[in-house]
Amino acid sequence: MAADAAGDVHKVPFDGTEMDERCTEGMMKCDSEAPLSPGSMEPAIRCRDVCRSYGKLKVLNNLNLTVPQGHIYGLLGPSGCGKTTLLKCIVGTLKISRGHIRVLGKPPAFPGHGVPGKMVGYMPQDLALYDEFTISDTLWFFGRIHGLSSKDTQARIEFLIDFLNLPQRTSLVRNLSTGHERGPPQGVIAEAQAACTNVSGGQRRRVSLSAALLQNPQLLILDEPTVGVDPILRAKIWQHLVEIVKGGQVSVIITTHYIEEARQANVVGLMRNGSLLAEAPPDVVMKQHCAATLECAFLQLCESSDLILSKSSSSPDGCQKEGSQSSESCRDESQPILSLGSGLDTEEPKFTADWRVRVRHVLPRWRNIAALMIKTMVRMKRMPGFLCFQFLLPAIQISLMCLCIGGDPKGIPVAVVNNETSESSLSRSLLSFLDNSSMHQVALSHSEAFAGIRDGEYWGVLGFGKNFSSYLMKRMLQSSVSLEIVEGGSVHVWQDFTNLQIALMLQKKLQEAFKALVKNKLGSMSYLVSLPIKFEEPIYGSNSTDFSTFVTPGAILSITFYLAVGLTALSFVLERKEGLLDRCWVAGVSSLETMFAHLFSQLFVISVQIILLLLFTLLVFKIPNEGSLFLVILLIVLQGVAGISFGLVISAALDDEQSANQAALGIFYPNLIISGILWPVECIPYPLRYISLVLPQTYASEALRCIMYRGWGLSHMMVWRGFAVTLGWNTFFLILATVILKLRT
Ligand SMILES: Nc1ncnc2c1ncn2[C@@H]1O[C@H](COP(=O)(O)OP(=O)(O)OP(=O)(O)O)[C@@H](O)[C@H]1O
Repeated sequence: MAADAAGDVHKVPFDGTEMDERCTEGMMKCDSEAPLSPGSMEPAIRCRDVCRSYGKLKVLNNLNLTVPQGHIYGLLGPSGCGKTTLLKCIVGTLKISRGHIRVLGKPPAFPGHGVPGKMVGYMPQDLALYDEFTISDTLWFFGRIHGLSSKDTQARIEFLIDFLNLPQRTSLVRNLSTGHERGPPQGVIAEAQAACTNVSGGQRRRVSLSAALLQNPQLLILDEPTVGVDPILRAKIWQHLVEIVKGGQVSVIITTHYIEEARQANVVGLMRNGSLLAEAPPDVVMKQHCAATLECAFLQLCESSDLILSKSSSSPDGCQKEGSQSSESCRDESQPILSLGSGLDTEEPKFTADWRVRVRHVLPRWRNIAALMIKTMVRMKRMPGFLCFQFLLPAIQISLMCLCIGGDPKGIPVAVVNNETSESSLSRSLLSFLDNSSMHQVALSHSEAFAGIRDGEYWGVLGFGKNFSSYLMKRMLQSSVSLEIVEGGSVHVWQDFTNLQIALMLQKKLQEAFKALVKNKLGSMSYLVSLPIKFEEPIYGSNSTDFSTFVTPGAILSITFYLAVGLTALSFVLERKEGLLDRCWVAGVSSLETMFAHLFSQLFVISVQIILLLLFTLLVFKIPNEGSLFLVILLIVLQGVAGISFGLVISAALDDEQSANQAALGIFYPNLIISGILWPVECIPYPLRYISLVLPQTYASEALRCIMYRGWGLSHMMVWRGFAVTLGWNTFFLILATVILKLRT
């Protein structure tokens, strides 16, 4: 309430008469065609009782502001008073908590309205440029979004490069100077020096400004366009703004830290603590406060506002006033408050849009999707090393997996205690049939062998009694033998079972060696010593199947999924942080279009990845595929899309890289473990298994195994179920990401 009161008291009168006066006084070049009575037509921007908070921090406080058509409006105020927040509310990237905003006749983002879109040129404070772009790429990108023809874009680029004194169009944005973002040379001497030495800092800022000017918009919203720009160029920019508003068709709202340069504006709004203290032509503000400069007038306004608030008196000092009158005596308090947009209390009209317009508003436009896809491709092209790495990464990962997982251990040291001495003994024959690439046999005495295994030198001890050969022959050939013969005719094995894979391998190799020995000694009679269980040829797969056969399909899917997550999880996070997401949105790009563009461009990347991945898996590592290659590719691509969509959800929901990385990594292991990729789902206890079954990769891995190893098609439930679950997750992730992005933009 107090702030309102303060705002009301200091709003100074402004009408056509005063504007005429300004023109004759020559304070600025004033166009005779410019509408002189702003209250008589729909203003370019009209804010009424606008409130906006960040949590508990109230930034905009019942703010009223009117930017007349065809005028330059200088929005001035100390750092943190809410200027940028107000501009974001005007362009629609921030929602207001209360009040009304009309931009070019309608609320921002109203269906069918050109704001956001081509009608508005927005230069955000944080520049919002793609570092990997050249100046030319940047302008072509915005040209495509605004639907400019190649000829028009080319012509505008020529003009803007020349007008804004930009470096070569092929210069990369990341190599351009940022200039002194805050605290540029102030004062006549510093400015003159800067001009003499031709300081042309702020090249990025100028590129950002050129992007806002590109399509000749009806409304320009410029957040500190002249910071870090040399004084000559600053004057040129202001001159250009004055020129473009001359026809009365273009309006400009501009914030600046150089309060004095705002004297060239038609109207200034002096903002403090989230509301306007005054809104009038600069000379009127100065005159009313008998101040020689706009800065002094602003200082007095602030002090008066504080006075009213605190109801205490203090006199401003340090600021020279015109004549000897005090500001209080000079200002005519009887004057009515300024109402640039007359009718502060007029009721807001209800805006409605035809359903066709609404549908068109929601439907994605191919033009924008294409522009965003070209943008992503250009950025990729500028990072060829990174792109090659991206392409090769899945192939490298699957190669490592095939090389390192599932194979037999090699060179495992095993102690052999052989009490048989004869060269022709069966123990020696048996040992000769052992796979010597897997096991390294070390002949030792009984005590040495046991000391070694206890010290961790050996993974097992193989013991043969001194009558092993004769007892074994008796065991094999006689139908009834004593326990002593059975014991003496057995290989005694002591194992270190702390590594299950090595322990099982040792057992398997011994059994294989024994089978080979029997076959060698008994030939066709070997069936006499076989187990009473006979394993026939497998229906699917082969007897030589190892662990990697089980893991590979799941690994292919999870590699594709997580690399896709990695590709997209940071995309919005970084773009949002740099203001690029907002800038594109103000240029007219919708959340859905952003989503599709990311999806399609990353699809290209994962397609190359999948081709390389399959080449390595099927041709180099000879993993069998009994089924349709088309189904295999389709399922992998769909899993890639699920990864992209999930990455988009993360990047839409989270604000910083660390959180996004944590989310992507945090989900990696739990998903890998309970999706049945490393170990069968059947081992997972209930109720965790129910969770496992609904995860994106559980049924999909099973489906891929069925296609690759059983040769099944879509008619099998286990196959189509994998596709159905993947498609379900894709749809869910995409909708979720679009909704989050829409809510947060
Ligand atoms: N996203 C945000 N979350 C929380 N607080 C914010 C956010 N953005 C801005 N603020 C706070 O809102 C206030 C107004 O910020 P704003 O950027 O609008 O001010 P400004 O007048 O544009 O300042 P400057 O000229 O320095 O940019 C500041 O106190 C700022 O810290």
